[in-house]
Amino acid sequence: MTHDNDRGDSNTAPPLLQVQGVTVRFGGIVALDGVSFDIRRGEICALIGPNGAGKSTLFNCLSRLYECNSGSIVFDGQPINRLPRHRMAAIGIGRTFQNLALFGSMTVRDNVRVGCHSKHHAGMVRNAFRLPGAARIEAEAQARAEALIHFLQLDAEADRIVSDLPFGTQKRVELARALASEPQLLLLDEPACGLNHEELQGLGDLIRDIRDRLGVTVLLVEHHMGLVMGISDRVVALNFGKKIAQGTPAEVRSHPEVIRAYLGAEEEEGVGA
Ligand SMILES: Nc1ncnc2c1ncn2[C@@H]1O[C@H](COP(=O)(O)OP(=O)(O)OP(=O)(O)O)[C@@H](O)[C@H]1O
Repeated sequence: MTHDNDRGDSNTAPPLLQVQGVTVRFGGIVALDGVSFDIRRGEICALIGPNGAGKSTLFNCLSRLYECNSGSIVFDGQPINRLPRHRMAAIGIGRTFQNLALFGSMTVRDNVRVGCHSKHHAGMVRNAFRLPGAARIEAEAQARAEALIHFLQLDAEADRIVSDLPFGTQKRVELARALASEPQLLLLDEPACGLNHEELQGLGDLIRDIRDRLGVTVLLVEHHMGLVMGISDRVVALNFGKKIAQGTPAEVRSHPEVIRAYLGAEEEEGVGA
């Protein structure tokens, strides 16, 4: 399961993700207005901004749920603007959803196994027709699922039905499922949302482990500023669809436009919470 950690050459390697001048309109609303930024391999990058800033819209463009009106998104050297949505796992982009996207009536293990097959679509076809190689692919998928169940500390829950589990545990199942397709880039949509204090403590370490031990680059949308400032290498701030700042957590936290955006929006968390 261990991936090569490529953080060492992050200064010379081309960015893993290049978002270039992305604009998205919904009727008269400009949800994203010429947004550009890069994500380097091996970094944890956070996308922040007050409600309505455009964070989810950008995430949805990255996972091809929304179309960009203009601009381009290049992943690992390949433009993805025209790729079909179902190809995202295969090219190496995985994601979680704010409201979870699990098969609630299935076990933890089966949910993770489904994730293992989302990358190797051909494996499913091979299995269905019992073509050569099916047994090997299935064995690899099972081994990967077990390793991820262990990594996410879900061993005790592996045979339980997902909908019977607490929300925080379901969030770990969703992470395991997203990692099962062996993404290079993992998009985390508000991973802290709905977690209790104890679960929140572990989440930062877990995201760092995903980057450090699995070599997965992470982009997260998150309102919890304690988490964002604690784990991110870089932060990109949006407001009203425009990028207003990017830099280290310390740079972004003290950026006048960021302070203004959050004070203006009267965010409860504030920028330094
Ligand atoms: N499918 C849609 N149809 C119409 N308008 C949309 C749609 N999706 C987003 N918008 C609008 O685009 C703007 C940006 O919304 P978006 O959800 O991307 O913001 P956000 O930063 O994710 O906010 P939040 O933190 O509240 O989730 C908002 O004005 C929103 O109402």
